Amino acid sequence: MPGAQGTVGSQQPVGVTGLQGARVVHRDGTVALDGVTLLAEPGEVLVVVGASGSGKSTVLRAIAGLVRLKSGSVLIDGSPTSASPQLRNVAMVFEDTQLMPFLTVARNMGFGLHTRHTPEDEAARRVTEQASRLRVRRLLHRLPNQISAGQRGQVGIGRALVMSPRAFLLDEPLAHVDAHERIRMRRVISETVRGAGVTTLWVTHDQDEALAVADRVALLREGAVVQIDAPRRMYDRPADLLVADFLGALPAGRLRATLVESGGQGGYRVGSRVLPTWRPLPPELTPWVGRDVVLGLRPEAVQVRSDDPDPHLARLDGLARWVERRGSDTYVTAVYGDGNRLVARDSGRSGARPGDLVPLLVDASRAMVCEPQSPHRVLFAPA
Ligand SMILES: Nc1ncnc2c1ncn2[C@@H]1O[C@H](COP(=O)(O)OP(=O)(O)OP(=O)(O)O)[C@@H](O)[C@H]1O
Repeated sequence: MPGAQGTVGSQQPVGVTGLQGARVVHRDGTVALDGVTLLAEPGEVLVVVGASGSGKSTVLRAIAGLVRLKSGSVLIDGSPTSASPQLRNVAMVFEDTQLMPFLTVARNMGFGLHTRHTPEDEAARRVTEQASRLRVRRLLHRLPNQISAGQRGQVGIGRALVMSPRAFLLDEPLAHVDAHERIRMRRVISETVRGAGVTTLWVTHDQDEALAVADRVALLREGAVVQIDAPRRMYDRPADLLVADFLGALPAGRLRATLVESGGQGGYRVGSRVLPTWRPLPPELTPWVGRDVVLGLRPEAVQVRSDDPDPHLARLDGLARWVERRGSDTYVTAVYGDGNRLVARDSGRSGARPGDLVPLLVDASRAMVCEPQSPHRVLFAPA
């Protein structure tokens, strides 16, 4: 993780890059950003996630100067700027990369360097080097209409990565790359931006990508920042269940429950059953005793009953709705009445099929305890 603001070896002042209190309102009155403060530390990779329409692209476009702020400010390297986009010295990759159709791939990749009067041999060296890393070197002599859409995306990424900008702004850079190639490409991008020490804001829909490349993740919802945290912390301590759903392999299960306490230990009453936690209630939950909560249970806290069940786990039989196999794991989603549902992770042995009554074992000590109303703010998440 990069350090605080300061100076780098070249003695140039460095600082945060992003938006401060930014409000963006479109002509038709749509509020795309509503007081967003999103600042990446020098050299940090800050990944921006959120549902469609939450304002992710608008954040990048505002930093690049392509969208006007109604209020608030853009900071690049710690300095507020309202300069025109060409003068901001940021390199942007759009989801829908446009290349110049009459220039070869090599000329497209080197275009930014050319406009900055980088010496020809230096530009050619950087283009060839980056093309090799992205594995598009054999395409350098072709025209954009002679390569595939995915390859055009790779060239667009290369065009940005050859620059030495003050910030990289990557908007779904891997949207058109197939799943296999995406993992390799995200490593190349991550290594390049980190190697250059350049602050990067990276928008993605892909939670794996976010967790893999981010120093910190920012989650947007309806034009506002819900949470900014290191990936692990955001996964372990989500602000609410919608954040948890976003970062999980599958949405977390939800059980409506009443918080109870007996003999100094906490538990959750679900229907006529009490799921014991086998531990005292944490102080933050004591005001909630006797009140309704929603339990958020990630698949790792729920198992399909095996031959040798753990006696500390509570059994809840439910109707399997979906059974999905992913690698060595099988995920079984079971539904109960009252909108309750559980998702169990099973290490490949489950023969459960949709429609079966499945015995699920719940580790209540791993439940995230949340407010009863959506978005189910998390009151307590076990360590
Ligand atoms: N030109 C426009 N006029 C009016 N509203 C717009 C315009 N462009 C975007 N919006 C709205 O602004 C909001 C934010 O859009 P934005 O493109 O930033 O979302 P996003 O999170 O990047 O979505 P996606 O993941 O689908 O790309 C959305 O409600 C969108 O409908």
